[in-house]
Amino acid sequence: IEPISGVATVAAGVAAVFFSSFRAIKCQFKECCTKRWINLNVTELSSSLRDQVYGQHLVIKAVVRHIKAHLSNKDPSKALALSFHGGTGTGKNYVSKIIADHLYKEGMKSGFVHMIASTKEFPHADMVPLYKDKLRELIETSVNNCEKSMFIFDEIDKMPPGLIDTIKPYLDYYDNLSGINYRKAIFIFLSNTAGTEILQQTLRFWHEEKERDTIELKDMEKLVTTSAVNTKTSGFYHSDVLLRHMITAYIPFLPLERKHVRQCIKDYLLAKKYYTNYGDIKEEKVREIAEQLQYSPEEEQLFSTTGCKRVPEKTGYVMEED
Ligand SMILES: Nc1ncnc2c1ncn2[C@@H]1O[C@H](COP(=O)(O)OP(=O)(O)OP(=O)(O)O)[C@@H](O)[C@H]1O
Repeated sequence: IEPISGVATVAAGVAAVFFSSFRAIKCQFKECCTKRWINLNVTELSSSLRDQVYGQHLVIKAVVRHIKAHLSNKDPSKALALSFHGGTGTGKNYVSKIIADHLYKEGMKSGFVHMIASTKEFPHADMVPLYKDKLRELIETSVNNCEKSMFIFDEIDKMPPGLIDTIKPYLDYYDNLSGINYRKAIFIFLSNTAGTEILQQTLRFWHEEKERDTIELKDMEKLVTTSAVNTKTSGFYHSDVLLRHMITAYIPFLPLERKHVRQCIKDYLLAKKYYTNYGDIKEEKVREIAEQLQYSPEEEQLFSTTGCKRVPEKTGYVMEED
């Protein structure tokens, strides 16, 4: 070894050690794509979902299984793509947040978690080419920074047609695209598509006097996929994403019954400190608040038409009266 190149090699080595220790120290305090910041405790995720999400036995089971399978696989064959379907206020956003909170130390605030609200971010159909570039850049930059990135697309059914197809390559079985591996990423699509079909099927079980908990994924899956493809107004309509089976699982959110709404009301009353103990909550108040909501179908009056979504405003209305 010549003296000068020897000195350069040693200097490069010292610099590398310096930068890697600097990075390690920095990552103690600031979010990095490391286990310290991204780490799932499946048992905790499962128990949080069980404790906090009402009336969604299919969701809890499917979500835990898919997330667990995806994360425990060191080399997944494709990105995880979950499609959440159901009526308004049944918990699609809520469950997505619970997943993010358990996987990322920073939860929804993590730099690797992206909530993309279709109607807010892509309002004009004539600007699709620009939106496509924006979306591509967001996904590529995030996954380039961290393979375990998560993208939640709210109201995907309202996305301008064509834009969904931009996401397609990232959901595919490619080893890498331009040197980036997208197969560890998680995509969650939220929509109201198939909400009516899910409600009808749940109602059918009720009429047949079958327990709600006995509804199985297979009782719903066909309804959901058929409706998602056939709803002409939906961004999913005839989209490549669906037809090429890029979605790992379709997850149906059942309509919420009065008893579930009452649980949401109790949670809210405690969260807003109207009561300090669960046992002190007055049932008649809970019932009064629940009665402020509307229920369907017309005849049976079984399911809250807005799920638990309007609980805060109705609770405020009833409780501030006193
Ligand atoms: N199944 C549920 N269990 C417990 N709380 C729920 C449930 N569903 C909804 N909630 C409560 O209602 C709020 C609104 O629900 P959420 O935003 O998840 O509805 P959504 O299904 O995403 O509706 P939309 O289709 O209108 O976007 C949640 O923040 C949560 O507090």
